[in-house]
Amino acid sequence: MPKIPQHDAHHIVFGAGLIGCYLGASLIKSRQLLSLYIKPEKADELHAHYSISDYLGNTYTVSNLPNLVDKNNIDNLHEKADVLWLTVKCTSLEDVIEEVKNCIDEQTIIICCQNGVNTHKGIKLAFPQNEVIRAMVPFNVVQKHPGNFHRSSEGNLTLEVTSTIETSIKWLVSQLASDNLPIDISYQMTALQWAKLQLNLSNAVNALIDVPVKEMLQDRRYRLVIALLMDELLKVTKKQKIKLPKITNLPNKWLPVFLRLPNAIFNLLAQKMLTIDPLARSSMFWDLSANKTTEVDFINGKVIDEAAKLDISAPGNRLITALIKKREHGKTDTHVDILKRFDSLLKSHK
Ligand SMILES: NC(=O)C1=CN([C@@H]2O[C@H](COP(=O)(O)OP(=O)(O)OC[C@H]3O[C@@H](n4cnc5c(N)ncnc54)[C@H](OP(=O)(O)O)[C@@H]3O)[C@@H](O)[C@H]2O)C=CC1
Ligand SMILES: CC(C)(CO)C(=O)C(=O)O
Repeated sequence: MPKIPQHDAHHIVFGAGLIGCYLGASLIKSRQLLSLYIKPEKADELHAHYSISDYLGNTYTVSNLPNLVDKNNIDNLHEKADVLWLTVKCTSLEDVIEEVKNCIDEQTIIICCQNGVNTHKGIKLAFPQNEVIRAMVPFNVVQKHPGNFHRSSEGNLTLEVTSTIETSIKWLVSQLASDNLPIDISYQMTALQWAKLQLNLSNAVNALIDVPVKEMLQDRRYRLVIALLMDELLKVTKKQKIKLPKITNLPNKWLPVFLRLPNAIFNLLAQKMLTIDPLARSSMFWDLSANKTTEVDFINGKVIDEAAKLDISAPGNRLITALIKKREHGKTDTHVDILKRFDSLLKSHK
């Protein structure tokens, strides 16, 4: 049974993007021994500046950089990880398996931090000797300026607990939880991932319309589309008899109702219920704007796949996925075109 050493546990955060860098600095702040596995080109940015901040006003600047490791200097890694936090996108999971092998031994606990449902399965298969668990990241991270990683919305990082490593995970939480990184545990991770997936269905809308999340939510034209995407997911989870844990101030099944409220009422209530700062953008937005392949197949695509198995129609998630794929292939719809597509989707569902 893997056991995290109670002194000087060595953490490796694999993937120095938004979540990896935020998590990495939080671990350093909690006095953990850290190596950050990066792409070689990332080192200069972190050498110049590395800090985190959040919507509550907490800030922390990393004064001593962690051990930076990449595929060309793997010899810098003197010790394997006790805990490896995998913070690459779902789209990179398969590709990183060989490099992850250099960072772990059989005792390493691997924590998969991806969005989506059961997206950790490939890693579990690749590392059958290891304890592979999931983390649900509820909050949004944006980069305010090079080297600064900003948590722009609320929520507790949630770690999966399994019977074999319950004690280790609880100990880990006691060591790591801080103002910057509030942490919970969950015994029902698949249901929790479905609940998070419901929120992530809006990522693609956010990426397509190219405005901050807060601005998107203040506009009913977008909320109606997001509500429709959520309805499709809720039909799937209802038929699968999955009880969704509540991860916002409202039970999941009420979220589409809430989103459909007129702007004046929604904005008034949202002010009280939703802490999100104006900078937040969905993680899919950054990929689309950098011409990268997005996680849409793991998010809206998951609803399409599961709906098809259950004979449920999912035209909303199909349309959004198709629009994202079109953009991935370099074909840009104008904002007006996108709004027209949204309108006709909504009209066909009146
Ligand atoms: N950002 C957010 O606010 C949230 C994100 N999430 C989820 O967390 C996960 C991570 O997202 P996020 O942090 O935004 O993603 P990013 O793209 O910002 O970070 C992933 C990082 O991993 C790097 N990477 C990929 N392959 C390798 C490799 N072989 N070696 C070293 N580094 C590598 C990428 O480099 P490169 O870009 O050069 O390929 C990138 O810097 C996703 O599943 C996302 O859905 C969940 C909640 C919120
Ligand atoms: C925090 C949230 C829901 C988005 O805004 C997210 O998970 C993401 O950006 O991927």
